[in-house]
Amino acid sequence: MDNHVYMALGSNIGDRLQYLREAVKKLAEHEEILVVGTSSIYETAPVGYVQQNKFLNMVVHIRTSLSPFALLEVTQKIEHQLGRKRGIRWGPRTLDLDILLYNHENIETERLTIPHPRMTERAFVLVPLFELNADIRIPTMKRSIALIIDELPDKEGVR
Ligand SMILES: Nc1nc2nc(S)n(CCO)c2c(=O)[nH]1
Repeated sequence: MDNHVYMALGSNIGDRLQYLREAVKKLAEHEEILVVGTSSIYETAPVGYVQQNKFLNMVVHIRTSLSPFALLEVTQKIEHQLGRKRGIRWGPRTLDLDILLYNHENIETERLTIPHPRMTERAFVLVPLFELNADIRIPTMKRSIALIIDELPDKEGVR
């Protein structure tokens, strides 16, 4: 259980709060995952494909003995169980479960890129992450999270 992982959760369809709660519960129920921290839940303006409902977003800090790819399998299974239909790529979804950081590793493959490639452009990810760990360093970034957030266009949309 000595791998530290930060994950972003988001939902903008149906009972968004229930989807987030169930996703965290399923992570906590996995015998190789320990949920050690959860951020507040933020209502956020949609970024990317803007013709859709507002999201609820949060970040979860877990410790796990799973490898990055084994963890990816678990997250995809939870997304599927909670009804994720892979419709339009940037479209609405019952639940999104993204791996943001896995220790301080850089992983670049077809199936999995860590740190999450778009996390540094997303206040809906960085604001909850900052709440959980203000000092965390993003391997690909030199500046602190606080400085990165300050320059983000969507920072006003995260409450
Ligand atoms: N505010 C907000 N906008 C988003 N656009 C996409 S795509 N997503 C899904 C995350 O990849 C989100 C999201 O979770 N929150």
